[in-house]
Amino acid sequence: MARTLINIRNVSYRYHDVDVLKNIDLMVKEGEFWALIGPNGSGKSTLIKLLLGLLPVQKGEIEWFGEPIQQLKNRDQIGYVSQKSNAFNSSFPATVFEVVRSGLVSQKGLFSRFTKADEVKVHEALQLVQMDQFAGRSIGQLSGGQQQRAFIARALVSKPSILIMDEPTVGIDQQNVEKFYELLHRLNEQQGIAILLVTHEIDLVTSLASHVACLNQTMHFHGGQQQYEQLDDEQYSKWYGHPVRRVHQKEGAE
Ligand SMILES: Nc1ncnc2c1ncn2[C@@H]1O[C@H](COP(=O)(O)OP(=O)(O)OP(=O)(O)O)[C@@H](O)[C@H]1O
Repeated sequence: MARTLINIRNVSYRYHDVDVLKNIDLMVKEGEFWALIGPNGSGKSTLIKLLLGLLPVQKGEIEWFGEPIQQLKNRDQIGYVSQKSNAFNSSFPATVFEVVRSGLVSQKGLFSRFTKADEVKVHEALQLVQMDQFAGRSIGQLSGGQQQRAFIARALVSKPSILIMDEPTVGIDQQNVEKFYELLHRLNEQQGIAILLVTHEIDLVTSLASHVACLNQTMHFHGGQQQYEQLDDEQYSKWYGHPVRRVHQKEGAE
């Protein structure tokens, strides 16, 4: 049976006196590809910050790999790529190789020397995202989409079980957005890496994801992609907070 990576139980969160998340449940298992979707301000980033331990759990429980998040030791198992990863100044003094290798620092400790084996890991990670030919290039001189791939490689270098991404395609053009999602799909299918992706590109991603979570302060729906496709306009509108009429794939094809 697939191992449970994340188990969120009855989690609520408030900033000052404003409720942002209420009674959230979500379970993510090995190898699953989750799209976390919701309107602006629905609490997606807050949930991700709670999962990454960047915000304290105020109410409810979050478990990683079967242990309470407060006792999480093996952070290398969690790869994280933030929204702003691809916003490097062109004079930033690091090569793609160095940026990816820095993903090994938490595993090795700040003052350890890098070994030949580490070098191999960096090239393997770069190959996974088809960026090995850019290893020697300065990170600031790559396009936004290429930088984003380099940051995925950085997250992959410690061989995590899951990649968490908060709107990773901001600032990337449409053609490259599609290629980016193809890459995630391939990492998920071929490498078995679980993915939890916050996105506004709902149609594109929900067709690739195996599971979908619809958040708007509460979790309106979480489940398999096929069940998600069955949600009717009324359920969808209730979640989004205003009337929505979805164009179903079959209708669009006519
Ligand atoms: N540090 C903070 N202090 C106070 N309120 C905050 C803070 N961060 C976020 N919020 C509020 O919490 C709510 C949820 O924000 P969050 O960023 O989690 O939503 P989101 O779904 O990720 O939004 P978006 O899609 O616009 O990025 C919003 O109303 C936001 O204004």
